[in-house]
Amino acid sequence: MKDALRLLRLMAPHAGWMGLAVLVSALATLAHIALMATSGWFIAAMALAGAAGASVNYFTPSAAIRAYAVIRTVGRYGERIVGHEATLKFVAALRPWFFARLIPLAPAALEDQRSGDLLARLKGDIDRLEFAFLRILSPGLAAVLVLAVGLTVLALHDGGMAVGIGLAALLAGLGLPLLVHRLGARASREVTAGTAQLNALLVDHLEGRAELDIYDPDRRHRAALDETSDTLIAREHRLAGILGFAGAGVGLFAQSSLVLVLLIGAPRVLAGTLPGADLPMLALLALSLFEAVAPLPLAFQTLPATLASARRIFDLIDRPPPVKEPAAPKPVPEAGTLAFAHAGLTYPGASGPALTDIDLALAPGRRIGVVGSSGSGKSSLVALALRFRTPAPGEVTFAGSSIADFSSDDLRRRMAVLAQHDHLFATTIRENLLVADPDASPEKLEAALERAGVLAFVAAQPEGLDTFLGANGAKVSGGQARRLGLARALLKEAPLLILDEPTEGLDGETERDVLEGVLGATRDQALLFITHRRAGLEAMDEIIVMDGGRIVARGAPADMLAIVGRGAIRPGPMGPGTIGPETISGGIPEDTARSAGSGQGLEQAPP
Ligand SMILES: Nc1ncnc2c1ncn2[C@@H]1O[C@H](COP(=O)(O)OP(=O)(O)OP(=O)(O)O)[C@@H](O)[C@H]1O
Repeated sequence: MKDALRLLRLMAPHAGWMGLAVLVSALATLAHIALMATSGWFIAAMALAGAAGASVNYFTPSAAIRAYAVIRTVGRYGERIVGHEATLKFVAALRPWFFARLIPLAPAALEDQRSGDLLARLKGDIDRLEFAFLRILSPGLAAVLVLAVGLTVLALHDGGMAVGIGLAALLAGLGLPLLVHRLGARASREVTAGTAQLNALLVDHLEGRAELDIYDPDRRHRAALDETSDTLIAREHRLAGILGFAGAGVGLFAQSSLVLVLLIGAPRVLAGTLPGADLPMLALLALSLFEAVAPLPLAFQTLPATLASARRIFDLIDRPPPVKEPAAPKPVPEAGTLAFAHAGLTYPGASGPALTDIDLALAPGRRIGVVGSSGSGKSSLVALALRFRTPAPGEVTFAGSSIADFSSDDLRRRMAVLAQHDHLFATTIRENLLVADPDASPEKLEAALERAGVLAFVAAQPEGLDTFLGANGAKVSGGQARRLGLARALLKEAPLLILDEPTEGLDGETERDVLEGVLGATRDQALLFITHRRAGLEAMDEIIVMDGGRIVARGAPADMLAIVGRGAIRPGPMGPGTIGPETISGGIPEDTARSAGSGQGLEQAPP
């Protein structure tokens, strides 16, 4: 009920158009009923007059019949035009309304969504809401109007007839739909859930094709997909069966009403209390009244699925945004120090904090290298810097102001980022680069590619910058994709550059070339350089070692790398083999951590 009211409130701004659509629809149906009734009366009156040899004015009724026919035709056309106009106006507001609420949730509050399920909400659920007016509200309200007028006309001729037909209409227009609702509500809701599940499975199936080919030769995933599809078809089959039964029920009530009118009216005609020509008129009026209630079983059947869709949409957008945008955002200074002050972060549902007591100052032009074992909190630092998450406790500031005082979009204008899972769009290399700088000239694009060490590869492609990358960069190697992402980050020329493992997947020689290009080109930018590897660290102003979400050591590269060289950084989960001249995968011993915590730096670390 709460969801239905909320849905109605969403429709409220379009009440004018919707009201007009209902009126036009009711008018078209009433014109149809009047046409049938008048035709019945006219034919009978002519026959009776002919039999009696009396003369009758046939001009007025035949003109009325023509008028009703024209009104019915124009009305049906108008009903569609106005009904769709009302729906389109609702849709035009509904989609932006949904997106405006979805965007602040991305990415942090949507992480638990399967991409196919999100797609189902964006498409299927919103589509169902769009038709809530045309399929449910409009037929319901129009039926009430038509029945009110039709039953009044019947009552003027015969009260008992009106009561009998009213009861039949109530059973057909409310009883049957309620029965349909009761029998099919579960299946209807399951269709909504099943469609979403099928979408999610299908997207997973397509995205994970290669893995399934390798690990699932027995096609278990495919079998689950087929089973979900079969269940969905079975539910839809059941709903179609129930609807067919309801349609037949409405027909039965309509025909019974005709018989009822004849049973009540015929004795009155014989008794001379009802004109003979009125009987077929009333019979056809009663029969055609049921045209107004015929769409109601479908409306009631669609209702649970529509409300389930509304619930899914509301559930999603009612999630608290992971960050709150300020009501009056401050302008973001062109440059400044990005500072973490005692910043902590605990992910929702996590057993402990991912970051604790982080103090860090990235001044303009300064370069900080961040190393640490897997899961030590390096990428979580980036999430805080980008304001995808809010620190608690502590704060992150830029140029002296809390970043919570800035609009997130404005803040991110000052940052270029190569994320750990950088996304390449399913389009050309050029379009992927232009995301960072839509006005970049081809020369500028080439310069960025050159610095990222991938220009030779792009130039060797027959279509150069217009080479299509496929979904998630499927048509290039992992290392090439990484460097294309890096080129995009370099293109932005923001004062703050964050690189999360930029050389992941590159061989040693390529890594050195790429880092040389990148570090040479970013001399004026503040750089936060997250890495598992030694390469490039010697060019940093400071190196920070993280472990268990804390900064456990920090110092100049010479000191830090010497400690790494002495083996003071202990092995990570991959074992001793991961320590070497190229990789850093571990934290540091507790006593080293203590010395870092005491602010005395690495000099205190044991040999
Ligand atoms: N979205 C999330 N929700 C819940 N927990 C998360 C989320 N992202 C990261 N974590 C957890 O927070 C901790 C720090 O993760 P983070 O990704 O920051 O580590 P990392 O140092 O970047 O690791 P890696 O080197 O493997 O990329 C880990 O324990 C991780 O499981």
